Amino acid sequence: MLVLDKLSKSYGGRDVLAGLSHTFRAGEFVAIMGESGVGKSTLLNLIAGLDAPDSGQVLVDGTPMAALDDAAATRLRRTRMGFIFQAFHVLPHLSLRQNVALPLLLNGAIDGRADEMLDAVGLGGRGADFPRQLSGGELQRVAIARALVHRPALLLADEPTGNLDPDTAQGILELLRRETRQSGAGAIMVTHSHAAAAMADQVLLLTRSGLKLT
Ligand SMILES: Nc1ncnc2c1ncn2[C@@H]1O[C@H](COP(=O)(O)OP(=O)(O)OP(=O)(O)O)[C@@H](O)[C@H]1O
Repeated sequence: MLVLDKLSKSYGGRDVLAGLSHTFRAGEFVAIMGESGVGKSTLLNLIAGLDAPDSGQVLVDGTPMAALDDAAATRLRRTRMGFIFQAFHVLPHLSLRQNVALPLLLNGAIDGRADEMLDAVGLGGRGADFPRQLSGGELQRVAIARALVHRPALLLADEPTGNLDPDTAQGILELLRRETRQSGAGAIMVTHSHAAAAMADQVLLLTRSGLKLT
């Protein structure tokens, strides 16, 4: 379970989030929508612990993220979370297979599922290629394979289908659903796409006054 408790964040004196509270139940697939600039990516970054709130706290299974030291926070992210960022953060000097296998290797697991996940995102047989040989949509799919490969308990996805054509996007959304259902994982997906939001258990709208059910 993930609890957001009165989260506030401002940049340069301008409030982006002001006292936002919400509880996400374990295993729930939630879509967050809202107008550009309202703070959706900021919220995901706070949940991921990649940025700190000015006030308020994020609790993961009852533990305040702020109470963890850097090593413990990194361990929590590495073992329990999967990330799909808007900028894909695919490492240029690693092959696609090595990129996808990274969460497994960092967790001391064998990298057996990397090829299976490349296959699942439509990049089977391209494991030895390097990121520079890929299109934007293909890079996004590598990032998706990497986010799922270690079966995280919580998937955080920022516009995971933003660079994909509608058919490929649909296939990827089905993969996200299938993988999270199989492992009982929760997901928080920021999206402008109504097709993407339609497959979530719950769609929330982020506005200046907080998160609301649609
Ligand atoms: N590091 C930063 N420094 C200064 N301002 C920032 C920073 N990060 C975000 N902002 C500002 O905070 C506001 C919210 O940004 P955020 O990226 O969270 O919006 P968003 O809802 O995800 O938008 P979009 O749908 O366009 O991706 C924006 O006005 C943005 O300019």
